[in-house]
Amino acid sequence: QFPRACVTPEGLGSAQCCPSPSALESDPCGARSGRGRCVDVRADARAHGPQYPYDGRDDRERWPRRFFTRTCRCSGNFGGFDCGGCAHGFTGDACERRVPVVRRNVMQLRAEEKRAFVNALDQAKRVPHPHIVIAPRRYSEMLAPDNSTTHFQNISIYNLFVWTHYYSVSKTFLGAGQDSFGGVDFSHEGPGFLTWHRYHLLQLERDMQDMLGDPSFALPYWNFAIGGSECDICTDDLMGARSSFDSSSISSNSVFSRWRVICESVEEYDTLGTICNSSESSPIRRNPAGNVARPMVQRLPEPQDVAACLELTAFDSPPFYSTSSDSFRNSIEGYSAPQGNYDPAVRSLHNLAHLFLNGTGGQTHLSPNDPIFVLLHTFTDAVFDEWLRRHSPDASIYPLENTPIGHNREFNMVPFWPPVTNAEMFVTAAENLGYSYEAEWPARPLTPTQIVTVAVVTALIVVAIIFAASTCAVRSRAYRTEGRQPLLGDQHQRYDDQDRTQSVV
Ligand SMILES: O=C(O)c1cc2cc(O)c(O)cc2[nH]1
Ligand SMILES: [Cu+2]
Repeated sequence: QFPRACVTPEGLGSAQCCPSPSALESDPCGARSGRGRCVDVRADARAHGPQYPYDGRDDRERWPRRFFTRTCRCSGNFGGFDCGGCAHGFTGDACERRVPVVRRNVMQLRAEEKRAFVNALDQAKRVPHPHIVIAPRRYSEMLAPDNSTTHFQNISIYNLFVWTHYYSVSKTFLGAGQDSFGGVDFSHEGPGFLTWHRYHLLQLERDMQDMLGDPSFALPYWNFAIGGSECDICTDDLMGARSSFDSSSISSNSVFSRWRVICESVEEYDTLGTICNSSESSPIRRNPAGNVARPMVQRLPEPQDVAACLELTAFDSPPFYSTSSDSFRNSIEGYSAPQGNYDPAVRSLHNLAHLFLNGTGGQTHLSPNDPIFVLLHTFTDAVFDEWLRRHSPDASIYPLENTPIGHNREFNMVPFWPPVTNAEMFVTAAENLGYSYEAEWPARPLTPTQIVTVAVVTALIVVAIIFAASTCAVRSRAYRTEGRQPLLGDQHQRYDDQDRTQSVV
């Protein structure tokens, strides 16, 4: 995905993407007005993990230098591919104003807010992206033979969101007649899973803010950690109810029943070496809790699963992969248990929520075609943000090298533009990215020390009660044999006692 202004034969030939914010004059990156500068693109060259054994076979290696080696770096609060816009969380001509973008629980939106959100998604599905185009061909086939045109296509705002996720998980084409290599994933099964999906959502939210002309527009989230087998957001006023005629389709009362998916022809891409394009094909398939062949994925994650993964102290752990144990990232992604232990049979939290949808949303190359993907990932990002707030990790906690290709700290996340690294997303959202979550979190499980303390205090209270009760019992028994305390209402009795007591005193 690149700006339309950059994918001309000259642009690709020069490998420079430094457009001018104003169409009226040549002012690359708005340098004259101090908005930015055209600089060399720095690409991570550190070692990556053993999962990807090739070198120079995939356009995504050292992203984005296969395509462009110079691009805009914006200063201050300016942003965008030509620095003509603002960084996330800022607005105004000089990007001087902060905008409160608050992501809320979708179930707590008022009816008109739900309707507005559904309509905004449907508009984004139809409106072409104003600046970005996609390449349905690999670099080597991008220029037409006469070098006069290039194979790029317009794409809608929402379908771009689908395409970027597909491009990040697509296989490495090794040539006609050879199987494409599938052991590569630039957005899953590694520490970049959370940072990649965070930017993926940020780009969609920004594109929809621009489309609506509302810089405060926020994506809501779906708390999918509710247990049970009911998809509470699968209603016609939200993401669409189940069709009463076909349990794997969306009700025709929902606009999403009229959506058509992209990136479905994976066999063609893998055999011909082409790339998903913007043509749409079949309806969304969704059958929540309907996968009877996999009982494990017929129930949603539980609230305590979120509480448990938030207690894991290590962000990630070697081999920084889907086999890692005691890794917050591998637990929230869902390849290891919420408590941290890796088990190949486990699917928890984010992965379980995907698989629970049992259709388009559960297939990695297609999943964002189901708009539930947006809400599933804003909640996943909310848990990520809560972990960052509780554990306040230093930037160095994110692995610098030897992670699966695309997941190193300084790797520019594939295929986002302008280039953005995993490190830039490894920060708390409110203070650094201009958005926050309105969320409550399950009570934190007690630490062992706290459990011991509570036990000791409880024991002391019990002992004190027993001691008090026994003292009282002894006293009242002693009285019953020697002295008698007046029972309430027993006046005659009292005079006797008083005489006696006085005489004793
Ligand atoms: O099988 C899984 O664990 C699985 C499916 C799936 C789909 C998807 O879009 C993801 O982002 C992850 C994922 N994991
Ligand atoms: Cu996902």
